[in-house]
Amino acid sequence: MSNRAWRRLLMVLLAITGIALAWNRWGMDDRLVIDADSRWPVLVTDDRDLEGGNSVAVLRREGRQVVLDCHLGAGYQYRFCELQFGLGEAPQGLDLSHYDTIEIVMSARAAQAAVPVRVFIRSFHPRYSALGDEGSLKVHEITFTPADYRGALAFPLSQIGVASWWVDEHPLPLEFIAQDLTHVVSLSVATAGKVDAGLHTLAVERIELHGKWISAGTLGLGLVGMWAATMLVCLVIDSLAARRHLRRSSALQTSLRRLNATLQSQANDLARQARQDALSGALNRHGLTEALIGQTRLGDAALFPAALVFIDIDHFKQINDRHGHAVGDEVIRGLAELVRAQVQREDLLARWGGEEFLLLCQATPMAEAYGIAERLRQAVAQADWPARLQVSCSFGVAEWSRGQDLDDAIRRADEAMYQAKRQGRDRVVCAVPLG
Ligand SMILES: Nc1nc2c(ncn2[C@@H]2O[C@H](COP(=O)(O)OP(=O)(O)OP(=O)(O)O)[C@@H](O)[C@H]2O)c(=O)[nH]1
Repeated sequence: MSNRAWRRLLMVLLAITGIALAWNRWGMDDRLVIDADSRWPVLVTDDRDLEGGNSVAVLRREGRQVVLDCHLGAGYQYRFCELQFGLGEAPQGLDLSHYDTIEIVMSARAAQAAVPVRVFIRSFHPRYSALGDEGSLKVHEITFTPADYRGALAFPLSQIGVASWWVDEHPLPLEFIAQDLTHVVSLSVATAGKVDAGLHTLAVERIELHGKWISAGTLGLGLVGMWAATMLVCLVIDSLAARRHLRRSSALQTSLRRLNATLQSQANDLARQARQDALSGALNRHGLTEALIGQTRLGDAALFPAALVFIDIDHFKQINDRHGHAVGDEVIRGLAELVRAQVQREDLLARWGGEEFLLLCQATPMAEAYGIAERLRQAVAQADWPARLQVSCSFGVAEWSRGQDLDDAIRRADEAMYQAKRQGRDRVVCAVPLG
C-alpha cells in the first residue's frame, strides 16, 4: 500500500473511532421506564402465608403513582409488604446487564415519619433456580431511605449486590454469588427489615434504568478489534505485494545478470577478435602491439634482448592454385599450431601478412633464436600436411635490443627472410651473421 493509501486509511479509522466514542459518550442511550403506565404487571405480597404473619398489603393507584398501603403486623419475625413489578417470565426474564444506572423516584412513610425501604431484583439461573419456585431466584438487595434523597435517588446498578442472607442460604461456588442481571424476573420495593408495625405507605412514581446499547468496554474492545483487523489485513496485503514485487525484481535481476554475462562475453569475443587473426588464432598486428605493451610493463629485463623471426611459407601461391584455398587455409592454420607447439608460452606469434608470420621470442639472444628457427624449419619439413603436401618455410632472424626501434628490427628480420628466399628457400638466415 502506498503512503497515501495508509494515510487515508488511518484518517478513516481515526474518524470512525472518534465518532463511535463521541456517540457512545453523548448518545447510544438505552432507557427502561417502570411506572404505573408501563407494560409491566404490578402485584403486592405480604407475610400472611408465613408463620404467624399478619401484614396486609393493598395496592392502589394515585395519579401517576403506584401506592402500596401496608398494615405491617407484628406476627412474623421478618414482617414485610412488597410491591413487585414483573419484568419477565423465568427462565428467560429480562436482561438488565447492559444498564449501568438506576433512578428511583418514590416516597416511604409510616406514622407521619420517613422510613427506609428495600429494593429487590430477583433473577433466574439454571444452576440454582427452579421453575415455579420463587424462593430459588437469586435476590439482589439494597436498602435506603427515600426521604434522604428528597424522593429521587440515582445510583450505579452495580451497588445492588446479592443479599447476604441469600448467599448464606445458598452455599454456591464463588462465580455464582456475584451480581447476575441477565435473566431478571422482577423488581420490587418493600418495607425494610426491623421497622415498626403499623401503616406504611410506599408510593412509587417511577423507576428508570439507564445504559448504553453498547457499553464503553464493549465498544473499546470492538474498536481495538477493528484497528487490529484492519492493520492485519493491510499488512497481509502489503506483504503479498512486497513478495510479488520482490519476485518480479529478482526475475528482472536474473535476466539482467544473464544479459550482462552475454554482453560481457560478446565484448570479450570482440576484444579477442580485435587482437586475433580469425584463421590462424595467432595475434594480428594490433594484438602484437598490445601484447608488447603488456610485456614492457614487466620490465626491460624480461623482454630484451628479444629475437624476431619472420616466417614465410614457400611457394604458397602454388599450394592455393593446385589444391584450392581451403587447403591453403589449412596449411596456414597448421603452421600457426606447429609454431605455438614448438615455442614457449611467453613468445608472441603474429600473422603479419597472407602467408607470413612474425615470431617474437623474449629474452632470447640471436644464437638461441637461430636454433629455434632451425628447429621450426625442420618441424615444418617433417610435419604431415593436408593433401600429402611437402611444405617448407623461409626464416629471417633479427635481434631487437633495448633502445632499438621495433619497426627497424622487423625490417631487418624481413630482409633476412627475403635473403633466405633468394638463397633457395627452406632455410634460416640471420640479419647479422653469427660469429
Ligand atoms: N589460402 C589462402 N591464401 C592466401 C591467404 N592470404 C594470402 N594468400 C595467398 O598467398 C599467396 C602468396 O603468394 P606470393 O606472395 O606470390 O608468395 P609465394 O607463392 O608463397 O612465393 P614465395 O613467397 O616467393 O615462396 C597469394 O596467392 C595469396 O593469394 C589466405 O588467407 N589464405
